[in-house]
Amino acid sequence: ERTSNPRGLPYPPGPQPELIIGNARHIPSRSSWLQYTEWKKSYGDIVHLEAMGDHIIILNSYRTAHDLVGLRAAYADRPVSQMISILMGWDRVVSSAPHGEKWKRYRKILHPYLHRETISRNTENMMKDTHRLLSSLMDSPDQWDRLLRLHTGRLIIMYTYGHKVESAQDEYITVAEEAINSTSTLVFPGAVLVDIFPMMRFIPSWFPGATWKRNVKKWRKMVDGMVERPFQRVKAELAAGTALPSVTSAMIQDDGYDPEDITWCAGSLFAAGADTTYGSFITFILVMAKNLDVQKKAQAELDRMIKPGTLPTWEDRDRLPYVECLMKELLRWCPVAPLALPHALSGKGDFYDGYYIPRDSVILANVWAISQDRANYEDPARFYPERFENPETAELDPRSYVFGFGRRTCAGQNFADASLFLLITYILSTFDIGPPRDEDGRELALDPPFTSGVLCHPEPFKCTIRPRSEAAVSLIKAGVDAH
Ligand code: HEM
Repeated sequence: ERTSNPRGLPYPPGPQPELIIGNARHIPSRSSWLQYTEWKKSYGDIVHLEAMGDHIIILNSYRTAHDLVGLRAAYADRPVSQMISILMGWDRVVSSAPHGEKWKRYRKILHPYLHRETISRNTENMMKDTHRLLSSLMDSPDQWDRLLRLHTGRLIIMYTYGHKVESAQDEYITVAEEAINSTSTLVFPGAVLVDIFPMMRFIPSWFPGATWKRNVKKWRKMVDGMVERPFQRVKAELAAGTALPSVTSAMIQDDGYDPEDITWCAGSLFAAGADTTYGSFITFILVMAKNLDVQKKAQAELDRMIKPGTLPTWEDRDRLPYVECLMKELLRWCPVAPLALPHALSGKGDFYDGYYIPRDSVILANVWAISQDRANYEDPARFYPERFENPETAELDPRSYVFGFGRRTCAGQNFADASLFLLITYILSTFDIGPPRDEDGRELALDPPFTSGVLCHPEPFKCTIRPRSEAAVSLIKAGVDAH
């Protein structure tokens, strides 16, 4: 450390470490972003923790996150988790691949398919599927949460593999969800013992008490299945001449790519995109049910700008400025990935604001803290799209941080953006969303708990979703007839 920190600068401040275990007991296992944000008051914009020899740096402001993760290339690595990366094999998907040649190649391969222009040219299927969602919502409004989840999976799988998902039991979805669920609680520091004692990975799985290792084997198979089976199906469909256009079929036909690269690039999309997008969808329903004035204002804009009896198209985007502000506020009010994904500092170690940041530190950009920072937003707890309305006084654009920072920013941002725009405009054009009511029609309180693992969004809740009018019913039905 003396060579990498010749001036002997201190680590950034943080809670007092305990003997041997350091700060291990200070790291919350649930909703850790809330505690990290609390620490901003005592320790400031950059906080240091140490647990079992690992350094963790929390960046609690836009400035620190942008300066370090946004601008410095050494922060583009991901922490190596023995369990997740090595044993379960997740290091082969883009979001957890180490910063190296393979990751660069993957991002380059994916780029043309997730580029804004490409997404804009391919909204046709998304529009059809969103229209179809409206009719399912009308038939089973109480199932809205299940329907939104299915919708998310359907959009990504159609785009990635050209496969039409018909139900939540579709193999493309069940296999991927199993693989992801086995992992999602394990992503942040302190989650699993094997990460604290890496030697454990050499214990054979028949060793008494080593059930975790048998689980890992099973989980690894799930991860492999998640990416390999759909790839093989697209290949077979191409050979049979039945493949629908998709990212995977385009990559295969391009001929320049290695099949292994295609398999993992494609598999990365559902893994990174499904739960995050669903999280923003369910948050949308909550904020609409709770903020009827905002809902009415957005509906009024849609009624004014869109021809009666039709639904918006992607091209209408620029004509709906209030919807645009609503989208921004949705991303800000509850950022679905409140700590982005963990980054790691590669190379020698770094200096910032008079502090030393040791190499291999885990770096957490506290997106939650930025979204709730009074320096960035007046009355941050309030859902208030108007804060973005006037270009002269608009507050910090959440798109500059809710998708992460620097080279590792979300690869699917444009896809997420398009699917969210269509969801919001289609639903608000045709439905009224309101709080839940009891049998006598009295309004009930609406304060669902939020998830607390890697992602943050409301847990499913009850609400009312009703077509706005007879004309809306006809418009919804027209979708079923047309597609
Ligand atoms: C509202 C929806 C979404 C949100 C809020 C979101 C947010 C994020 C965040 C915060 C990261 C980590 C960035 C960082 O480490 O600094 C990320 C990474 C990623 N996202 Fe998204 N995402 C969303 C939807 C999607 C979709 C739909 C896709 C794919 C179609 C996708 C693909 C990816 C990929 C591949 C990465 C890994 C990037 C890398 O490590 O190089 N995301 N996303």
